[in-house]
Amino acid sequence: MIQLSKVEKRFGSKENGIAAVDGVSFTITEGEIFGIIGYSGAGKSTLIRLLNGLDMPTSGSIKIGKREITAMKGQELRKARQKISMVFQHFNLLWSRTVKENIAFPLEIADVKKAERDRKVSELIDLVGLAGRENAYPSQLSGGQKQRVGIARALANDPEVLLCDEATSALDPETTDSILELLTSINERLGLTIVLITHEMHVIRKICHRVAVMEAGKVVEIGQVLDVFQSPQAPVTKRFVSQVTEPAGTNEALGNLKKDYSEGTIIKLFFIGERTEQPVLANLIRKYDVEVNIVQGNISQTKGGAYGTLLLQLVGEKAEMDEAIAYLHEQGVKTEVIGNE
Ligand SMILES: Nc1ncnc2c1ncn2[C@@H]1O[C@H](COP(=O)(O)OP(=O)(O)OP(=O)(O)O)[C@@H](O)[C@H]1O
Repeated sequence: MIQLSKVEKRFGSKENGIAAVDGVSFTITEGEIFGIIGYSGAGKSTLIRLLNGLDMPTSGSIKIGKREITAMKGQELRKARQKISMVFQHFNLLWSRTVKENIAFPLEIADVKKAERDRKVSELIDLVGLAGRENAYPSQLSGGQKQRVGIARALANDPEVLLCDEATSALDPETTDSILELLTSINERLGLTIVLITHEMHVIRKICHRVAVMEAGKVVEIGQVLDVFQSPQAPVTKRFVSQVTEPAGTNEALGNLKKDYSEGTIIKLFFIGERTEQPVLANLIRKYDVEVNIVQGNISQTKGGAYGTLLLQLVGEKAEMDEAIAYLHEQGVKTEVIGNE
């Protein structure tokens, strides 16, 4: 659906300039929700501007469907861009227009007749859950409602791709979840390909099928969200994953735990998919002469399934504990010894 090949975008001169996007190649499949995550300055905004044809790469190519947008200009590019829609962090609504006039705006630009415009606008208002607010002005709406207008407007021209640029970063956590649910339902109902950029791993965990992690202009890791959560490879990915898998202050808490649980060994278990439901722990306690204390645990849901971590303190003979840990491995549970070996 979307194919990026060796995309590079440089700013400034060849000697002193910077490659904001540095040799990026990957493919996004039709109907997928694809996340691009990176810290500030990683190159996400530059990449999204290249994806919607607002900017052209220094080298490399981007194909959306059959069209190579990086080979287009003028009228042809403007037409192609109507099928690539964008949702913004700060909504970018027209303040002097009502909800329905904002949604109708791209249809007016595309010269759609009034009757068809009205039909389309009321369909979109229903889709995004804004019935009853048609005649309100943006200043009379909550942040979540403003973003619903932004999403409806982005869908007006039946896009092939919806690009979301930090679409929930200005919203509180509850509103963020409701907007993420709306994006998921749009993806499922319309089969629309959604590409979103974010610096929040929570957003990736909740709605993306796959994720690309960017750092210094490069894609350093790419994969199914559940796989990336289960075994992040790059240091930057590990930092992002720990944002959601480890409660705040975990490192500090671990230091204290090692003191509080000075006996035995502290191990961390990683559960994934169906294994989060198997009675692995009960079997461990039954089979081995090891005392097991649960120190901390959590389970989270991704689109591809559940994953979780559990901190245990094991107390017993070393040989028996080694066998217990080997048993966990046999059950497909990854473990990491984190203290008091
Ligand atoms: N027009 C420009 N001229 C010069 N340098 C630029 C330009 N746009 C971006 N850059 C540089 O390219 C790098 C990537 O910036 P970009 O805005 O794409 O990152 P980002 O991941 O979107 O970060 P943020 O979330 O803070 O916007 C940064 O070092 C930035 O300073």
